[in-house]
Amino acid sequence: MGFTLNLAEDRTIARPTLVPPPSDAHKYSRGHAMVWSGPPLRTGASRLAAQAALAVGAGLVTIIGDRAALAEQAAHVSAIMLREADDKLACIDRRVTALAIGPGAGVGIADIVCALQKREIPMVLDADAITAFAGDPARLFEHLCANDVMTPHAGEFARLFLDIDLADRAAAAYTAAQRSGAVVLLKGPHTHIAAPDGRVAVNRHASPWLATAGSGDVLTGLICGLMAQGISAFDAACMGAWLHGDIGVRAGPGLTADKMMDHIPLVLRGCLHDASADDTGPRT
Ligand SMILES: NC(=O)C1=CN([C@@H]2O[C@H](COP(=O)(O)OP(=O)(O)OC[C@H]3O[C@@H](n4cnc5c(N)ncnc54)[C@H](OP(=O)(O)O)[C@@H]3O)[C@@H](O)[C@H]2O)[C@@H](O)CC1
Ligand SMILES: Nc1ncnc2c1ncn2[C@@H]1O[C@H](COP(=O)(O)OP(=O)(O)O)[C@@H](O)[C@H]1O
Repeated sequence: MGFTLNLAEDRTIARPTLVPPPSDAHKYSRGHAMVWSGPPLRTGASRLAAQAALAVGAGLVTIIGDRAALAEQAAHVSAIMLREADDKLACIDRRVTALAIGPGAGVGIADIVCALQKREIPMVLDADAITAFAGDPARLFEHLCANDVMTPHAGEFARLFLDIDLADRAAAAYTAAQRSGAVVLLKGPHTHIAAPDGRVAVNRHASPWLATAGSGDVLTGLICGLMAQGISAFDAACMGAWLHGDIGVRAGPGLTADKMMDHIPLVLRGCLHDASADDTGPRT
């Protein structure tokens, strides 16, 4: 819906194509993304993800968490909704179309990740949602499917896939996707994405200015926001990586994760099907 993935013959991700929402669109037709909040004093990373999910076009975004965390979130967000998590996770209704968990969540999150997986909503797992399974990756893999995306940096990757050599990152992502049953996006200067069905792609459109705290949390939100709009896990991961890279290319010096949101409208405008007239950005 809206975005189309463009891949070169060598599997390098190119600028996605964006078609505007139909004239009869409403917020629910654009998808509802949910992001799991970190605890008090660690809410920033999840907020970055939620802001990116909204900016990339999810019609609604809700942050879920405990009351104290939400009180902190409320001091920072307006368009993003807040909902208290309950024991049975009834706060996640059937209109939720994608979930993101991990940024700032804390490594005691394993039980919640497993409970969320049972809801069969496409999920993005990042940061602590990966590290939480360092001692028992099989427990995580048992719950994952091809509609889910994991977004490890090299350190997180090594915690789940101790025996996989990172010297060949495309092969590493491929093996990890085969083993886990989920889409694996291995972050780095070049980002490699692999699906359990054997598809692989690489994003080379990026900039070292992206190496800043919270940048990966923004990527998580972009992917979740795309998945919320009905885009498949592999396509959303590929397109999210390119859009994230384009923010880095356009923004350059002084880029911080907070400021990444300000660049998203221009990045999207550059992807519009008929954007050639007002797009001055690079076409990698
Ligand atoms: N604004 C906020 O609130 C922010 C909150 N954040 C939240 O903080 C939490 C911890 O997340 P984290 O990623 O900072 O720490 P952690 O899980 O310990 O892993 C780091 C260790 O892994 C290794 N490593 C190897 N390769 C690596 C690589 N390419 N990139 C990075 N690391 C690499 C390296 O180990 P070394 O090789 O040095 O032994 C390194 O010491 C998490 O919840 C996250 O969401 C952050 O998102 C920032 C913004
Ligand atoms: N040298 C680099 N060149 C291009 N992109 C980079 C570089 N270093 C990091 N990135 C990107 O920045 C993001 C960093 O994510 P991550 O390590 O999870 O940071 P954080 O946990 O602080 O959000 C990833 O998307 C990664 O691909």
